[in-house]
Amino acid sequence: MTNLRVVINEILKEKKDVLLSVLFGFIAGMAAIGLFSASGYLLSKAAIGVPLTALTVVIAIVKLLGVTRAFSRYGERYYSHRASFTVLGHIRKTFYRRLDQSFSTLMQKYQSGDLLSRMVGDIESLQTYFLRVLYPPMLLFFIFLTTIFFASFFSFWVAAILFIGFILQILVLPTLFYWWLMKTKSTVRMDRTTLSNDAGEYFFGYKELKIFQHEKTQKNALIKASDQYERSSFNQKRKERLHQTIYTWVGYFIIWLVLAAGAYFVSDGDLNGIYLAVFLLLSITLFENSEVLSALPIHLANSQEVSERLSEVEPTGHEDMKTTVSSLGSLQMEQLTFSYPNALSPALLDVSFILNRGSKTAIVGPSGSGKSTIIDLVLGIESTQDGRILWNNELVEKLEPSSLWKHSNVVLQESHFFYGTVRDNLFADSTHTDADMLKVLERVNLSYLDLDSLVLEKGSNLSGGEKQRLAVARTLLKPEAELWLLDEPTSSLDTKNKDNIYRQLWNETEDKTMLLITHELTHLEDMDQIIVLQEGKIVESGTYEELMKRQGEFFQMKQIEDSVLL
Ligand SMILES: Nc1ncnc2c1ncn2[C@@H]1O[C@H](COP(=O)(O)OP(=O)(O)OP(=O)(O)O)[C@@H](O)[C@H]1O
Repeated sequence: MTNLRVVINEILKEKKDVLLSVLFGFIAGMAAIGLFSASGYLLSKAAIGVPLTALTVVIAIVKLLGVTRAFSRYGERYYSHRASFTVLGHIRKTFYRRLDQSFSTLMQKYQSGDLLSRMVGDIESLQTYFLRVLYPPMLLFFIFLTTIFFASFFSFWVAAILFIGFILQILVLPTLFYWWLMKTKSTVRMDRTTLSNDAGEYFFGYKELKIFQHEKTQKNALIKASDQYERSSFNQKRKERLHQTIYTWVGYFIIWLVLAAGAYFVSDGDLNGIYLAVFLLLSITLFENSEVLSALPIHLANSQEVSERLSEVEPTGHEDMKTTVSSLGSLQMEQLTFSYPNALSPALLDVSFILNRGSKTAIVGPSGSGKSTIIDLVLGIESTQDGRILWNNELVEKLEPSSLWKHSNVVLQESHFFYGTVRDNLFADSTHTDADMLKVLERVNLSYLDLDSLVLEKGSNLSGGEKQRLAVARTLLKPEAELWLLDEPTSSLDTKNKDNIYRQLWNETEDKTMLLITHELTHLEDMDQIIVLQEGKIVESGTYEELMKRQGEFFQMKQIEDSVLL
């Protein structure tokens, strides 16, 4: 339950709407019970031939209760839904803020399809927590007790039967069903997640699956996931229906008991016969009202499961202290050791280096040596574990990430492209004109693209090299960035395009700090320092000349590369 504390705290912030909805709900509920009780009284009186004139006051009361019920029901709906949606808005904000901070950790833990369905489905389902879990029992508690109190003036035993019904329907049955639900925990949500992941894998990887003749295997996995989802949904529905049936039958049984006890007391002369119809209609209205509680355990179990999952998106704990940077200055990396979750060995081990303001650094090394991990840490996307990263002597964790990114220009190893136009994918801002955009396209040799040309999802209608050049074009639109982080920006380009891109980048970053990650050893002669990384450790560093003179790792890598290129 503690995981629902965040939701409850948000609900408490809307105290006024919550209280007003309970008040209006209570008035509406009591008006309905009064309306039907008064109708029962009227029917009984009319049946024994009381003249209509003697019933004028009761008729007026029935009309008044009808109107009161309609208005208060409106008030209840208005305030309860307002509270619910406001709370949902707060929860969304809290969750998305946390998600923003722990996104990369979560992406490692879950597949993207899972994360997406979590984000949308989990938050949306919390909107029912107030409306279906907290509010109905609170309201029915007051309605039941008031009705029982009222009934006790006419018959102690009828009031006692209603009290037993109250205990059964508000406490015993929901608790028992909740316990049963938790014991046989539903796997519907997990099965739906598996199905959505399998479907995503099948559709996105369709080409490879066909070529490598693995389509059938993936298709079978998809069918299996679909069957499993269907089975668990069916079982869940069956459980829910069984509980709802038991719940309704218990309600009818209590109504029947009230009728039987009433009839017995009337025949015994302990109760005026006029009140039999009153009790009957009163209990029917009361137990029909409580029907809403039959689904409470399902909503409670669901909210609890969802809040547990959402609580995995924990805040980092630094958000209140974050400072905004107005300038990046120099970067210091001190004895950094970093491991990905569940990794057998660290991605980085005791890595230290300095990026002076305006300097050019290249990090080279074989695949998997930890080069890209450095970018994620420098940008605050991954959190440091052992060691420190300091921007102008300020710990990276204490800096507002968006202000770091504002001053940076990044070409990731695999840039993402969205469904839209070339213009959309350039991420231009309001200060950029079409001419500016066309100019950067020309600089990266993409002048044959129109700004309104369509880019498909993930840039699937662009070649690997075109995607890289478009990613570089994005950075050229932001020449003021102080830090340029370039992760293999030319790995898919031919020599001519490669030379051009390096020239453009060098021109643009003359007085800027540049960190180039590459496993190609060309264009490195003018670098201020070259860091050689192997298995997460710095094995060598220095200028191009120094490293070549030393004839160590870098020299050997260069020899191999040259011999391959010859
Ligand atoms: N999200 C992740 N989860 C777990 N391990 C990861 C993750 N990303 C990278 N790794 C591991 O961390 C190590 C360093 O990865 P990194 O991407 O930094 O290497 P790299 O030098 O950039 O490689 P490449 O040149 O192939 O891009 C590798 O062993 C890799 O398998």
